[in-house]
Amino acid sequence: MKITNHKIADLLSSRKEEKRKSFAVLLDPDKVDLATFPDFLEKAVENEVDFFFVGGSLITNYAIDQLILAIKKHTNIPTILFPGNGLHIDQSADAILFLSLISGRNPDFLIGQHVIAAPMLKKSGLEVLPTGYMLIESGKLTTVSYISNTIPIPSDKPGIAACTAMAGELLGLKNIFLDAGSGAQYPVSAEIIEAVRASVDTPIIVGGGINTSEKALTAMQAGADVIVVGNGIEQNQNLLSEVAACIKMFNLQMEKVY
Ligand SMILES: CC(C)=CCC/C(C)=C/CC/C(C)=C/CC/C(C)=C/COP(=O)(O)OP(=O)(O)O
Ligand SMILES: O=P(O)(O)OC[C@@H](O)CO
Ligand SMILES: [Mg+2]
Repeated sequence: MKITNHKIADLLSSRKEEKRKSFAVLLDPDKVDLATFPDFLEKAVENEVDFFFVGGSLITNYAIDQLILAIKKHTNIPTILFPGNGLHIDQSADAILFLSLISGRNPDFLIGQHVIAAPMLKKSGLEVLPTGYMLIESGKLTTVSYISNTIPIPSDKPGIAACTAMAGELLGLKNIFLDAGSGAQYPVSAEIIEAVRASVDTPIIVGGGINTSEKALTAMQAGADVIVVGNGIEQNQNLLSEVAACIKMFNLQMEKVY
């Protein structure tokens, strides 16, 4: 059995303590064009992207390994699997978000996939990041809600979100991921993020529908530790540098305050 390290977990918790925010770019293996990918990676390095999240609810083009190979060739940015199911595990990544979909009541996404994946993960050497994954209602039916067959938490019920996150933390989950779902009509609200921030001590990852730097700023001010952007950058590559600049500015201001 391979011994795994805690490099990324330690990074996430120390940054949370220091109130330093991180930027994660979601790469959908079905949408990345490997021919132009090196240019994109160069831009990610220039803009000091902290993490790549690699995954999707449904992946049809099984090229995760090629994607990770290209990332490793051109950058040192840690690559974290963001799997939709156990078929999306690739040992060449640095870590995996071991998501339990705690906002839903589908046993397969709460524990079923995990039982199947566990022996492979133990052998893989991947750093495992136990994460409570919470879907928040976002104005439209998202792929992840449909595929996982779970209903999201109502967006006007911060109390439900807070209790769900507390339960996840008490169960031993080390991160909470608040996701409005990819391409969400509106992102997770400040009210929901604040309620969760006030209820748990874990790092909070926030994604879904963050397609402007203002939305990233709102999430950070509410207590998000990691900002995830996928669709917004697929549609407009300039968003990468805009969000990166916004996060950098936020972190610089924090340094002055503390
Ligand atoms: C235990 C293992 C290895 C897997 C289970 C993992 C769980 C519980 C996943 C939760 C549900 C799920 C399907 C998450 C996938 C989230 C994800 C990577 C979303 C990215 O966006 P898409 O939902 O693919 O949206 P698009 O339609 O825009 O591509
Ligand atoms: O694609 P977007 O809407 O940025 O969402 C990112 C991610 O949090 C989805 O699971
Ligand atoms: Mg996808």
